[in-house]
Amino acid sequence: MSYKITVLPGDGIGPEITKEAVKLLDAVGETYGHNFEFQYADIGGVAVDKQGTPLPEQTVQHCESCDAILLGAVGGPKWDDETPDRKPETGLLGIRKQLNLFANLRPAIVYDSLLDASSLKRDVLDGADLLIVRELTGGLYFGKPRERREGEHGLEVIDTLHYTEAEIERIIRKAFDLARLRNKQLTSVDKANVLENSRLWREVANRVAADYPDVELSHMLVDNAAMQLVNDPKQFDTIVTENMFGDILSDIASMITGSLGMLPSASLSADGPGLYEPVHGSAPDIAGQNIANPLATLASCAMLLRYSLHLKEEADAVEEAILKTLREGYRTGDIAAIGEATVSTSEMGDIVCQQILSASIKQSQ
Ligand SMILES: NC(=O)C1=CN([C@@H]2O[C@H](COP(=O)(O)OP(=O)(O)OC[C@H]3O[C@@H](n4cnc5c(N)ncnc54)[C@H](O)[C@@H]3O)[C@@H](O)[C@H]2O)C=CC1
Ligand SMILES: CC(C)CC(=O)C(=O)O
Ligand SMILES: [Mg+2]
Repeated sequence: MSYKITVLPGDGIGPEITKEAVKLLDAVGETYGHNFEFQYADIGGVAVDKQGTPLPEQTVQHCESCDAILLGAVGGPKWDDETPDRKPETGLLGIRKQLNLFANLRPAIVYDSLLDASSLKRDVLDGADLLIVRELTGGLYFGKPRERREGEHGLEVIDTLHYTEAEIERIIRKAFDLARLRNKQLTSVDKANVLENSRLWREVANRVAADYPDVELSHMLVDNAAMQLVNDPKQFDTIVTENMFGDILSDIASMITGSLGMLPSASLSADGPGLYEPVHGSAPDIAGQNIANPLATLASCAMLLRYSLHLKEEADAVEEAILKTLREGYRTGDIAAIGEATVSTSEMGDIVCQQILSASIKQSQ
């Protein structure tokens, strides 16, 4: 089969990690007889520099006319002083909104061979495997009004936390569907002791729960959830939460895996192409050094194969290749124990590709 993938490398380490992801998809194509056609487009700071906007129209067109989108990361200090409409992050928020990518799936899995990469205790981590389902196109990041204005006592600023009942219901339903495929435990995270938004969120979750009698629903306040994620991550199966809480909680959850460089994501709409990207940002502090961990992006490719292309065997093979690479002891700096040898971004990419290619040679023998 032939598939069209739009690649948005973006800024910072974005180009380095997407390069490894393209290499991996090519290896998958070679092994399983698929043709991946890659079309590259600009987003974020690089698009601001070249085209004067973080989300050029042509980029949107490429994204709308493909089977799946692979994104690196956007942003960096170079664009700190840009106006809001020229901020790199505005491009990312824009493509999420334009493609209606309301469901952001962020799995955090503790690999047995990385138990010592986290500063948390082994018995707390061993076996932890959770999925954060984050609402991605509503809430504080999109609400209007958003403004800075002169008030009676000097400058004042407004960001708006806005959700409709329909937006809440569709993400809650998506999370119940996903929990049903896992261990059938859904924790809805909110701040219902303070926010009216969260009170509606909780009401909707309780109402929708009646349609999923096989899934156990519980509620947790977000401040407690942040603490519980590092204190006892194994209590969680599937978590559903609103946009900003999900953003923050997923970075916290990355610490159980050992590094932010390990967390992949899928952003899905009801029908169109999905967007796949690591949870981390553009890591300007390590950009251009070939030391970033590409595994979050490679694991995002597995999600791309699974959710957008429906290539289950290929997705499983990528996940297996990552697992095997880690079990064989290969580490980028962020997941290496003190004194342990490390590999570069491109070496890690090569090794994972080689696992895919050699597995297929074994199969055909
Ligand atoms: N999806 C996206 O494009 C996102 C973009 N950003 C943007 O990225 C820029 C930098 O933001 P930060 O707050 O520094 O967050 P960040 O996620 O880029 O980096 C946080 C820390 O994690 C490390 N790190 C991140 N990814 C890594 C990897 N693959 N391998 C090894 N280490 C890794 C970085 O070196 C840094 O020390 C900002 O402009 C921010 O707005 C932030 C988050 C998401
Ligand atoms: C850079 C932001 C737009 C978003 C973010 O931090 C994220 O999606 O994880
Ligand atoms: Mg984030």
